Amino acid sequence: MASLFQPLYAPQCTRTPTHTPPILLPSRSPSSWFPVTNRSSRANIAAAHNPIKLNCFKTKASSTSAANMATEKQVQVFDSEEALSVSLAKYTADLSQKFTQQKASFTVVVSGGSLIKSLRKLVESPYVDSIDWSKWHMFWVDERVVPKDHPDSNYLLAYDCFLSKVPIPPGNVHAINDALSAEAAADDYETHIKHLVHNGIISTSETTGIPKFDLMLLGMGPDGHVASLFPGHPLLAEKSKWITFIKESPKPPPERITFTFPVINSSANVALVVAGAGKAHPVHVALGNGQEPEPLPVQMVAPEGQLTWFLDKDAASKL
Ligand SMILES: O=C(O)[C@H](O)[C@@H](O)[C@H](O)[C@H](O)COP(=O)(O)O
Repeated sequence: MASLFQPLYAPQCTRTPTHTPPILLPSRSPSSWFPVTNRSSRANIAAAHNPIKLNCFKTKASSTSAANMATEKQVQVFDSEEALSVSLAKYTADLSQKFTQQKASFTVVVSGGSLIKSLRKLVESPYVDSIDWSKWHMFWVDERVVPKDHPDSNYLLAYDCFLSKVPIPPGNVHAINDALSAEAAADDYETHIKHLVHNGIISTSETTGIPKFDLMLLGMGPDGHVASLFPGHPLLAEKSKWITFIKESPKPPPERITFTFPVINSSANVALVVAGAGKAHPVHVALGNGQEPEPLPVQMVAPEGQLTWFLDKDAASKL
């Protein structure tokens, strides 16, 4: 059977910015979602130069969420991945400004995969010079258990396309210890995060006491996985650990560490960044009336704060 997972693209981190405003769609929990028909969806996409701005509203998190909190959701659809990346840079820079004005740190968690390529505009003018990088603290929502110089390393990908281009202090880049086994690396990363909570670098949720990262930038796989939390896997139900490990990931390489849903869903802001027709089905399940026998991991993303979907028109093509 052909794998759902394509080999990682060769990173291309520099392109010319363009400006195409997004279409904003309201989003609701799966139970109350009013489906967007193909016809209206195509009409909306065709109107991308005159964005339709609909209200964001508070909605109950999906019943599959560990946290039964109100999640504010917004769905933005762009004409192209290029336009998506321009908007993602502005969104991230705006949050950076907000949090760095309020406190001494801005805690940002990234996934691997194509998300890193979609962050390329953030390391260009005007943001590269205007962001207060000294307060940034970078984390990985999941990491492959390989040496940091291995082509599969999420750290290496982020370093090549992002970290090497911005002056984040090296001590603020919180990668896993790649000398450890998967299990030990997960424990070690959780211990490290506990220290940063204790030191006040990472905030905590007032309701759960769990780390509350300021921003999580997540990709989604074609099977609807997020982080290294895969459909049907027992780790979806993990409640006590903040960070855990998997040794049989269906997406290679098999050994990984991953944040769990309690931590993902304590976040102040989560961006789900999804491009390409290969991801239209899980997007349809999460935001439209597509069906799967079991909730997909992406449907379990329901942060305490705000959830923003960044979709290109191919990923949104079934809405
Ligand atoms: O290490 C990883 O494999 C990633 O963190 C993973 O969760 C990724 O974000 C999705 O698989 C989407 O990847 P693509 O955007 O490349 O499809």
